[in-house]
Amino acid sequence: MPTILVIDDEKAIRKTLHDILSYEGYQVEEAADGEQGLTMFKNKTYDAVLCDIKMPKIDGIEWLSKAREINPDVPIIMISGHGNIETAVDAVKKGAFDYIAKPPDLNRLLITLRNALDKTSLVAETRVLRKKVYNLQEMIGESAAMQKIKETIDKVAPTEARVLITGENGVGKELVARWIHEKSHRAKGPMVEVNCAAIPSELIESELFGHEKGSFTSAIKQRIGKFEQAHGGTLFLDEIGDMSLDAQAKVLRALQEGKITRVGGDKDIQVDVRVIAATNKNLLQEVEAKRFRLDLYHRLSVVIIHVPSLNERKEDIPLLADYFLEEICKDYGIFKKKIEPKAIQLLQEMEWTGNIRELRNVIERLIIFSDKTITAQHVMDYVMPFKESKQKN
Ligand SMILES: Nc1ncnc2c1ncn2[C@@H]1O[C@H](COP(=O)(O)OP(=O)(O)OP(=O)(O)O)[C@@H](O)[C@H]1O
Repeated sequence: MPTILVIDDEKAIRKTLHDILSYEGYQVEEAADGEQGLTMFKNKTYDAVLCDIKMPKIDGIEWLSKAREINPDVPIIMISGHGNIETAVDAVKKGAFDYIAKPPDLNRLLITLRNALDKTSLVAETRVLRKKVYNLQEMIGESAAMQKIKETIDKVAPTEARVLITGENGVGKELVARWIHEKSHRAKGPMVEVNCAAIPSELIESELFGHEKGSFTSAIKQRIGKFEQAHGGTLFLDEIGDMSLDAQAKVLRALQEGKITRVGGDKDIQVDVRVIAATNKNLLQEVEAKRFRLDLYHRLSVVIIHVPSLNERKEDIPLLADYFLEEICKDYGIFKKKIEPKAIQLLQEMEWTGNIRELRNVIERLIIFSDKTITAQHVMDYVMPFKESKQKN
C-alpha cells in the first residue's frame, strides 16, 4: 500500500486529504509544518508527498529544494492556494512533480497522485535493472560458436536492428540480450524483460501495453505497460513463441508504427523501444502451424543469433567449470578448490542438456563432496551415476 506524506498547516485541508486518500486505500501520514515534514521525510521513504506552498517556518518552495537534496526520486506534488499558482508553476520547474489547486478537486488529485506513483515504481524498477546491468555476468567461452556470438553482439548492438535469439532453455539467451543492450546507445535507458510464457494469455496485453482504470474487472488502477516502461531503452520479449495471436497482432502494430494503445484506452502513445526477442521454439514451424504470424517473424528477425547448447561447444567446459568453481567457492567463503585435468576431461565427454545451470549444479555438488581437489573419482562417484539414472528414465 503506497504511503503518502501530507504537509499542510491547515488542519481542515489535512483532514480532507486524509479522508479521501485513506478511502482510496492509501496510507497517509501528516505533518503540520515543513520542519516536521522534513524530519519525517528524512526518516522514511514515502511513495509521494503532497505539500502546501504557503506555510510558516519553511515554505513549500524551500521545502521542495531541501527534500530533493535528501531524496530526489520521491515525487512531490504542491498544493497551491488561489494567489500562488505562479509559485506552483515555478515549483514544477524546480522539480516538483505537479501541483493541485486548493480546495483539492477529487479527480485531479487522484489522477495526479496515480501518475506520481507510477513514476516512483518506474524509478525503482529502472534502478534494479541498472544494478543488474552493472553486475552483468561476463560471457564465458572461447569456442568458435561463442566467439561468433560475441562478434555479432559487437556489430549489432550499436545499431537499432531487432534481434531474435534462439536456443534451448538455459543456454544463455537472456545474457546475450543483456549484452546487446549494454553495448548499445540505449544502455543508459531501461532494459525491461517480459517472459511471455509466464503470463496468462488474457493478461499479456495489459502487461505489454498497460490499461486504463476499469477496462476490465481487475483493472482497479491505471497501469503503464512494459512498452511504455522500456521507452528510450530495450524491451526483451522472452519466450515470444508462447505469445497469443491477439497479442502478436498488437506487438506487430507497435513495431510498425512505434505507437501503442493502453487496453481500454483510445489514445495512441508514441514509444521509442528497441525490441529483442528470444525463443526456444522453431518459430518457422510455429508459423507453419499457424501459431505465429509470419509478418511478425520477419519484423523480429532482422538479425538472428543462435546460442548452441553445451553439447555443441564442449571446448567451453573447462573455462565454464573454472568460472563456476571460483564463483561458488567465493559464495561459500572457502579457498578455490582445484580440479584435476582428468576430471575436466570426464565432464567434457558427458552428454549435457543445453542448460548451463546443469553444469553449475554439478560443479557445486563436486565442491561439496571433495576436499581441496576435485578428482576424476569424484566425477565418477557424484556425477556419472546421476547422469546414468537420468538416461535410463
Ligand atoms: N556464456 C556464459 N557464461 C557464464 N554464464 C552463463 C553463460 N551463459 C549463460 N550463463 C548463465 O546461465 C544461466 C542461464 O542463462 P540465461 O538465463 O541467459 O539463459 P536463457 O537461455 O535465457 O534461459 P531461459 O531459456 O531459461 O530463459 C544464467 O545464470 C547465466 O548467467
